[in-house]
Amino acid sequence: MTMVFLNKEIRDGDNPDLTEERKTATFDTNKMAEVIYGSEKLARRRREISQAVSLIPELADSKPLPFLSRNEKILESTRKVTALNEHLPRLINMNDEDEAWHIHSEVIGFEGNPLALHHSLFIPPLVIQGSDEQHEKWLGRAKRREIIGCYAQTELGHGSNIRKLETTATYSLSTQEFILHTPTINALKWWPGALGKSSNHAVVVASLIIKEQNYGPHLFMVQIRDEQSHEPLPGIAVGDIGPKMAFNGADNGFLGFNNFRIPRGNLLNRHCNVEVDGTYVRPPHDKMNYAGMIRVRSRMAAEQGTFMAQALTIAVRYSAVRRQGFLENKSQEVKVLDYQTQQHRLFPAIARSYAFIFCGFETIQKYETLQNEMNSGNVSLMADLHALTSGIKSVVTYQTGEGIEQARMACGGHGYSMASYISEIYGCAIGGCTYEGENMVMLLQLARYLVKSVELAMRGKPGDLGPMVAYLAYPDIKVDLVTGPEAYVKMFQHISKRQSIKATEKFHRKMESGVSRDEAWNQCAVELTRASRLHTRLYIIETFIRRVDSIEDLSIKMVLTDLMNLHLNYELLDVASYALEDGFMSSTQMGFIKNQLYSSLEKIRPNAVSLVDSFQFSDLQLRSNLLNFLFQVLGRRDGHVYQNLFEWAKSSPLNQTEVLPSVTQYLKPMMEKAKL
Ligand SMILES: CCCCC/C=C\C/C=C\C/C=C\C/C=C\C/C=C\C=C\C(=O)SCCNC(=O)CCNC(=O)[C@H](O)C(C)(C)COP(=O)(O)OP(=O)(O)OC[C@H]1O[C@@H](n2cnc3c(N)ncnc32)[C@H](O)[C@@H]1OP(=O)(O)O
Ligand SMILES: Cc1cc2nc3c(=O)[nH]c(=O)nc-3n(C[C@H](O)[C@H](O)[C@H](O)COP(=O)(O)OP(=O)(O)OC[C@H]3O[C@@H](n4cnc5c(N)ncnc54)[C@H](O)[C@@H]3O)c2cc1C
Repeated sequence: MTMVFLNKEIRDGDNPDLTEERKTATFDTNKMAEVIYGSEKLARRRREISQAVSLIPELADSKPLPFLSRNEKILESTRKVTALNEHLPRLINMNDEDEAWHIHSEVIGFEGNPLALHHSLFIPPLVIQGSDEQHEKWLGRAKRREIIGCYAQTELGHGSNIRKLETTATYSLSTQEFILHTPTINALKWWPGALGKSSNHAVVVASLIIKEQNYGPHLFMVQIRDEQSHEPLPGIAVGDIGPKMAFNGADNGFLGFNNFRIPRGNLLNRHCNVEVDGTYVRPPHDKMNYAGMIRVRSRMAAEQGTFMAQALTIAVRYSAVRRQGFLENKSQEVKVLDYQTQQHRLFPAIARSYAFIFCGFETIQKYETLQNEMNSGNVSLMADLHALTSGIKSVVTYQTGEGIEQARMACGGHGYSMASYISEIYGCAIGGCTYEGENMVMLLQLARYLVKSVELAMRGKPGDLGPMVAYLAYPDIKVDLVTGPEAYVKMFQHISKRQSIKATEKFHRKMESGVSRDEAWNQCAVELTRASRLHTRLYIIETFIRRVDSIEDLSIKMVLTDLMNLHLNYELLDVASYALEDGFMSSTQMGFIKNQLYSSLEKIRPNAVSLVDSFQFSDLQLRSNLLNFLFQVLGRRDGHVYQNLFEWAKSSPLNQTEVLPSVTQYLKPMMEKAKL
């Protein structure tokens, strides 16, 4: 058998157009994978895991998922995840979260499964907010999956404004219990993944009430279903919220409490507590209970980067085998990848995928530092990371949505078919603009931080600015873009600084004119969100440059430099109006950026397929694998799309019979009637 991922490995029977692309690559995709995933070992482990999974038939989809009903999807995703759990100890290092994430996304795909939130949103808050005693009680059981959990925060009436959550947890002095209650229909928990039908436990976020005083949102461990019968416990109403835009292999749910009692020890109390006599022990930081959300947001850049990379792998491979129209040679139609418009559609998004993944690994490390500091009582890093991850989460999810949609359009009609798998990736990824904090709301969180930083700079205290915002106090010195990436950074810094200052000054002027602070904020909100986006895009650019600078292998460094230059020019062009406005950028510079961008597209072209091959997604992960399994087919590594598209169509349930009831019951009588 041939190893699936070896660069330039040419397999008999692969589509010759793709083979030709792989031959032109100037670098080794295995080496690039080491850069993407952080080390030789991590990249190799991913290949080994993919290889091992491909040899276990029960881990493959038993049918093409788009042809399944919702119940069948949930059954199928649950079958796969439980089968996977049996194999896991043999396939991955059980303590390695990245390996777990990789294998789950490979086997389960984007449809979700009833355990996805158990690992990503139930166990982490228990780890972060639970005491050692609470870990002793629940963590082992959760890790062994004796119990299944979810994270129940959002309500029907409130998601963004956590302080107004209406579910109450009232401390009863007489029984030393918390009484959970859902006072109105709006207070029903609504959305939590895996809550609807699968979980028997939940980390519930409720407003803590002691002696009629509201202490705000706190986290409670709550058993919601009987461990034997799986029936909801008395006092609990729980169910599924219905089909969604995507992620339909998971059961997002609702949950209501009718004076449901839990012991005092179920308040997750590593950082805060309620004593027996009702004394409240404050956490070291007001927003300590939000720490779990910072964690998830810190992982979103890398996660979304890989989502976009999957759509691009499908679109770029397909664009290399799809031939349509002519350029100079009229005897053979060209690969659509040769069109400049196609390259402009796809290559900047490839660059963003790399940028997001590089940036994502940095933010994950930053979160780990924060977590270690928090464990030793230091919460000083929280505000910075909250601001940073709020911006990153918003920018990457939005741009990932854009990139995936471009990938879909780049596949023409076949991109619109669910055989492309792109709509499923899109549906899941675009949810990221909403979950873990609605994007506008999170951009405004970062804006608070930027406004404060500008105010510090204005008050002549630039020394108090953290490294992330130090540029807000830099003087404006014109730059010559020809000198390279540093000049691009300086140009971007100017743009971002100017927008932050403009938005802050507008905000101040509004208040000085007598408008209240909140109203003034709202009247400046669009400008403020613009400042946040620019600041975040600058940060992403800087992480890209840092990563490329750190690479030693020359062939890899060269192609990544091309990709980085494409990114720099694309990003700067996109925001150029801000710098043209005040004359910081000249129209000559603007022309230079455009020319650089077009020349970057040409440079990337011979490496395009290998740049996406380097992500090393298996055909299973792209739902594009073996003919006899009839999966989605467009991104196959071997490039044989047409015969597989035909197989896919033949497997449609509609084609299992020649004449459908819709014809016999309605169309036929209609036509007969028309003849009379
Ligand atoms: C391993 C197995 C894996 C399996 C994988 C299998 C397959 C994978 C394939 C696909 C899966 C892909 C995706 C998954 C799909 C679905 C997603 C699933 C889950 C989603 C979960 C959720 O959405 S959970 C709910 C999330 N909810 C939110 O994020 C709510 C957003 N709102 C808030 O966070 C807050 O309300 C707020 C921050 C907006 C405002 O809070 P508030 O208390 O009102 O604060 P103020 O605005 O008044 O600000 C006061 C000051 O506090 C500072 N601050 C706020 N937050 C923080 C913080 N976290 N840390 C530090 N400081 C904070 C704020 O800055 C203010 O400071 P200043 O006063 O100084 O300005
Ligand atoms: C796929 C998916 C999975 C989810 N999983 C979970 C889960 O596991 N657990 C869980 O608890 N929750 C979950 N959620 C819920 C999710 O976290 C919330 O939907 C999200 O935080 C947004 O809150 P909202 O629905 O209240 O939106 P809203 O806040 O009502 O947003 C509506 C509009 O109002 C605007 N808006 C709101 N507030 C402001 C403001 N202050 N300033 C300006 N504009 C504002 C928004 O920008 C948006 O345009 C999930 C959601 C989805 C889509």
